[in-house]
Amino acid sequence: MAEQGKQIQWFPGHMAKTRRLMRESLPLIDAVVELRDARIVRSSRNPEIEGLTRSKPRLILLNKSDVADPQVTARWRDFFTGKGLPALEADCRSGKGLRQLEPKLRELCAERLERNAARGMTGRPLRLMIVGIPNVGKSSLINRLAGQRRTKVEDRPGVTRGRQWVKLEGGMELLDMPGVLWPKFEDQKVGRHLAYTGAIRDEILDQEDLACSLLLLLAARYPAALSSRYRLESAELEGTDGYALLCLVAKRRGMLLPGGDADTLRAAITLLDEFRGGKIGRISLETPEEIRR
Ligand SMILES: Nc1nc2c(ncn2[C@@H]2O[C@H](COP(=O)(O)OP(=O)(O)OP(=O)(O)O)[C@@H](O)[C@H]2O)c(=O)[nH]1
Repeated sequence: MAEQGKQIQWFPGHMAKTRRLMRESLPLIDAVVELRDARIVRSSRNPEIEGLTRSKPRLILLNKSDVADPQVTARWRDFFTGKGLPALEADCRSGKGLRQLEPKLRELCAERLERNAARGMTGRPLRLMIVGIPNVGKSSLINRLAGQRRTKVEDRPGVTRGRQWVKLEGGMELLDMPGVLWPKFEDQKVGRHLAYTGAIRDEILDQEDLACSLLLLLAARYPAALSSRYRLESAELEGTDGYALLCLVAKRRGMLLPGGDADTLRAAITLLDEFRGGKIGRISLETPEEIRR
């Protein structure tokens, strides 16, 4: 039933403008930091970023790693490293993992920094652009790195009016521009994965459909975590459809309608909320091995 749910569509209003801004800004920066959601590394990707930023070194920041499966995140890190792309796990809300960012970026830009030093440009800050799909944690990262001292540095001459630099920790500067690029819905699965994590506004989708398909996914991938959170027997997870699971969740939580039927809408909202908050466990919905297949 969830498989036949509503089509997920997106009407990106400012994509062309963002693309143009990014192209124009690239000559001004040393490196690109691309954020991905560690739980859905594939679906939180905008495939255009690679092409748009090809001329600059790029680092992948696997954000929200506090709510992702640590083993899977480590495999993603190795996957990117194997492709010559440095990757770091981080939790931009608490700041965990971010201490390694500056040294990693300096390593990545070593050649460029040496060239600058040879031209007498020593001590110049490392200039960055941060990009990622909506809700992936860009503002959280910037706020973490800029801390209380978040200040606009200056409007550099020759730079399009309105474009600003923000001073970050450790001699880094960030080009403050809307680096939001929408994800690409290669298929309905990508859309659903974005929806489970809250990257798509809830009004667009049927919450019960979404919860049913998430329950099936969790029953297949993280049965122990699911059973323990909603007091489900392991036998109850087998061969059950998503709606039956949702009814069980509602009943175990005492979410009943006046006539005694399961309040599946309430259960759906609760399930999605608890998944997004990491309350069911540290869960990743995509693995690098699936991409290789
Ligand atoms: N659990 C967890 N939540 C995070 C993390 N980073 C950000 N968030 C949460 O994710 C949500 C979106 O974070 P933002 O920093 O606003 O994301 P953004 O990419 O700037 O979003 P847009 O403004 O839509 O482009 C917020 O509720 C954050 O608190 C993280 O590392 N872990």
